[in-house]
Amino acid sequence: MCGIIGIVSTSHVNQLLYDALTVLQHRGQDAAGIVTFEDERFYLRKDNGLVRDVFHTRHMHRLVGNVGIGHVRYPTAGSASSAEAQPFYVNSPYGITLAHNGNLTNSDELSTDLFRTDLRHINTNSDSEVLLNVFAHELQKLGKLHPTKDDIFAAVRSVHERCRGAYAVIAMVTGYGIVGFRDPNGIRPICYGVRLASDGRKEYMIASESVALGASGFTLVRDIAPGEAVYIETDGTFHSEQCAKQPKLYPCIFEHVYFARPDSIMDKVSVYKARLRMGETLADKVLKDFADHDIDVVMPIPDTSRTSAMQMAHRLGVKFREGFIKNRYIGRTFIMPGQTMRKKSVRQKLNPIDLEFRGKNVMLVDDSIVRGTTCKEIVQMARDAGARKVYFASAAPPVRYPNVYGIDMPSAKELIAHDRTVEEIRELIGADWLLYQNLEDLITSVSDVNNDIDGWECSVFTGEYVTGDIDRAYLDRLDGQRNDATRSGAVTSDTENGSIDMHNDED
Ligand SMILES: O=P(O)(O)OC[C@H]1O[C@H](OP(=O)(O)OP(=O)(O)O)[C@H](O)[C@@H]1O
Ligand SMILES: NC(=O)CC[C@H](N)C(=O)O
Ligand SMILES: [Mg+2]
Repeated sequence: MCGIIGIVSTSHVNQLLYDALTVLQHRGQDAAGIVTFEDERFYLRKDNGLVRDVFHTRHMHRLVGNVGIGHVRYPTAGSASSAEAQPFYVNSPYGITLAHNGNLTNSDELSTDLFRTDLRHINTNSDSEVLLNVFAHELQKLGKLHPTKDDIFAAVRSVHERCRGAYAVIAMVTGYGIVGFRDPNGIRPICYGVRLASDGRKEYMIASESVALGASGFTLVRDIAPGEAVYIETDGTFHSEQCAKQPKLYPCIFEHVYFARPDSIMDKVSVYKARLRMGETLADKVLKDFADHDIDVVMPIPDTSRTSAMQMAHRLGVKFREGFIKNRYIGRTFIMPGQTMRKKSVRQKLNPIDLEFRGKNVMLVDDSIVRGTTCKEIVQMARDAGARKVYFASAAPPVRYPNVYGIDMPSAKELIAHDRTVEEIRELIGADWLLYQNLEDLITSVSDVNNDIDGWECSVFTGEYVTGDIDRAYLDRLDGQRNDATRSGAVTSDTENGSIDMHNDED
């Protein structure tokens, strides 16, 4: 679940891009990159690490220009090598750089076609490099020395015809402008905003989440529609066009459960409000199934579940307490690479306040249970802290199926709820009672404001994939390539081996 940013401004964009990427850091902690453009040259800096570690003052000084794009990465394809940090670059036509959030489901086939038919070389295993080359090839085919907006939109139309899966994209066509587009199912989020420069000219920002706009003084205009492309020329001229034949809006519901920041609005739905409603429906489920419950206190598992837990407590009329304190210097554990690192980080990240547990029946609330890494540790910590009974509630239904659209859950076997009943999961995590949100209730929580939403991409709960191209063979292949065991034997970091890349800049 990466974060992407693009800006067309009337002054240098380096600091704006940097600031916006820090606001989107929760979407990807593994790598970061920025590319800017000035005087027929682009300037690129990307590497593994957090935004604050990748960009030093000496890099920022060299990222000159009024137009640029940026990316924070959470790998869901290829490897974690810094050579796959984004934006990616291709020199022909015009010089194009691209930042992608999502996952292509026909990347292997496209890669073969690009090599055999389009005569293009792909240098990494990243699906995003494939996507860039498809876009570049389709633009090149038009054979124009100076591409018009119609050429840009024609290329996006062809991308939609060739690419499958999830993609929210921002590309920079060197010397011309930036283009943002979204797959025809609108699985991944992308929106744009505007602000006025001191001389009255319009400046634009395209971003994964609206929170990045607000933090930089841009006002949200709207989401980019599924299949739509927006093209902003370097002088600030704005164009948009629908480029898909039959667009439908099926946004990823997991953005609202976990990924997005609560202060974002996605497809007109407030993430914060959605999480409040998830807490209400969870409380209603408690009251319906166990009206005479003996919960003394409701506690969130920081951070993401706080909003739902607070509202659940409120609805139940039970005390809300922060029993676990989060070490603010440890990142999100779920998006860390490798199970060993995730497991170790839960204990480093969360520490119990024993007094809040002693002799109490505690209801611990998390936004979701995926591999079960967090809840297993937390239930034990609550018991060690002296809780009498430990109940556990998940604001999302059981996660039973892999994700193929940009969330790194490639292997069903690694999911604690896969092929298990709720009772079996309860036993495994050691809770006295385990409560999951119903899928209908989750959908109701996110649904009540936008009638344009045709449905939700809920495959991790249902095993139904909205792009219609996912079969057993695909899932088996994905599992084989990306499960934890396979990856723990692979090179996941460049620190030992050193990074070899085409665009290595000096550090
Ligand atoms: O069952 P698991 O595999 O452990 O995954 C689920 C947990 O991971 C996430 O937390 P994370 O620490 O990533 O981020 P947060 O601080 O935003 O809650 C999520 O909020 C759950 O707590
Ligand atoms: N999480 C994402 O959106 C990842 C984008 C792309 N598939 C990558 O692995 O770099
Ligand atoms: Mg969490």
